Amino acid sequence: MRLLIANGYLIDPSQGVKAGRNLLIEDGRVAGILNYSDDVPEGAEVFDAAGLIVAPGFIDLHVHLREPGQEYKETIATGAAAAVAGGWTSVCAMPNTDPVNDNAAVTRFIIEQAERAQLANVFPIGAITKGSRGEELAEMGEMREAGVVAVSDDGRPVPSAGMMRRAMEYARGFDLPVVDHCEDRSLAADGVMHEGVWSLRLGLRGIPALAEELDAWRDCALAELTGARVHLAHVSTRGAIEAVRRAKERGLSVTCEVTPHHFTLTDEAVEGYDTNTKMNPPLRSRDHVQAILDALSDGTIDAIATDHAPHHADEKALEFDRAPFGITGLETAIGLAFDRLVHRGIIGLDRLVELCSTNPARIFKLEGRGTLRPGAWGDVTILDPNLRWTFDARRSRSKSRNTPFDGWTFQGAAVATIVAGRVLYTHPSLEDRRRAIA
Ligand SMILES: NC(=O)N[C@@H](CC(=O)O)C(=O)O
Repeated sequence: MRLLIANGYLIDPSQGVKAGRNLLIEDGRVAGILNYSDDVPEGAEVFDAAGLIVAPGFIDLHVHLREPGQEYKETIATGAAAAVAGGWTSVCAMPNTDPVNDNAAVTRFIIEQAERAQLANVFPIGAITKGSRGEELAEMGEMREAGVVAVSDDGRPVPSAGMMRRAMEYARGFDLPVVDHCEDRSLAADGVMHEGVWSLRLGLRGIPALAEELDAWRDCALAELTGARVHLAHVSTRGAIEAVRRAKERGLSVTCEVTPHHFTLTDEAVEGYDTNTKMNPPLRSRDHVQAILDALSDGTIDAIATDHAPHHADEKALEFDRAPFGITGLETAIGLAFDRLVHRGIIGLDRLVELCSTNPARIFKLEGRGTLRPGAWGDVTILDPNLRWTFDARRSRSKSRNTPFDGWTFQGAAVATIVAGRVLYTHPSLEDRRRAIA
């Protein structure tokens, strides 16, 4: 099986490639980077990428696929379909399923379901503590053997510093990164949105920025104490970013991700009490969003991750106070990244690829991903920076529709998604770009 992605502009920060080149994939792996003038290899199918950017496959470090246990919200297959439709060749699945992925049997089940779906690669993340209850460490070694790439109690913080210290020491022994959902629950209490002027005006209980920042500082200090690899999930505040910036200056193994909704929206979006603006961490005030944009541009933020969190329409149709936290994000992330970051001059195209592919692969040590080096997996995301398109949530591949971005128009999109040399998604604008060569 041979696929030649021809006439595109290759951007691969892992090897400093930024040039018009052809990419050859053979039997699922990158076979080489060729010049436009080189002969088309015999028997290759040609994908014409003229005018498009060809990048190593995008990797989302943070999704909730809900299977096992909440298949009415999403399954591994529907989540992986939404992933490829959004330009993601790989997704990393958080363990807050039912049962929680805190043992090898659940890990293996997730991997088997993903293999059956034959869509995006799914890398499971195991729980830090049993049942993510924060009381007793989970069997990280067994889960690692079964295929987890990181550990996290995401959805919940690890409440005590002592437990987090032991978790980091334990995870370090297995070379697993610890991904923390930073939220001091004694401060967040039963808040439902960011604490500030808007929570006051809307009469909703607030979650102070400090709830995230305290845990972020704690985790950075513990990273120094334990030498563990620490990754902060969905950072949303100026203080959390400052903690990461300081940790990096000190040479610690600390990384962080940001979600598209946190770099796009402010807490003002909650004004209409739309429960699709309710997520954890909450949408923050303008000053925090500015800190995120600065950190995206100066390199403090390592990755863009969606925190795709599907919920059923009936659950989101409750009062703001009672609706669950979370929004879907796989199919709108790249549109938002182009529109809000690239076209506004906050990041360049190579930085976009770094944030969505090179760095995620490095942070979770995903072998043969995030690069187009010969021998790497033939996972490719093709981008059209200028395509204008409108997101219609009714046509989403996800089982859920809980997004604040329904009906939004974007400039820029992921227009084709290729996993191990198989073209799994092409935008309708590209349908005539593929031809077989005898
Ligand atoms: N991010 C969210 O708003 N929701 C997540 C869990 C969580 O992190 O609260 C979910 O699983 O629904």
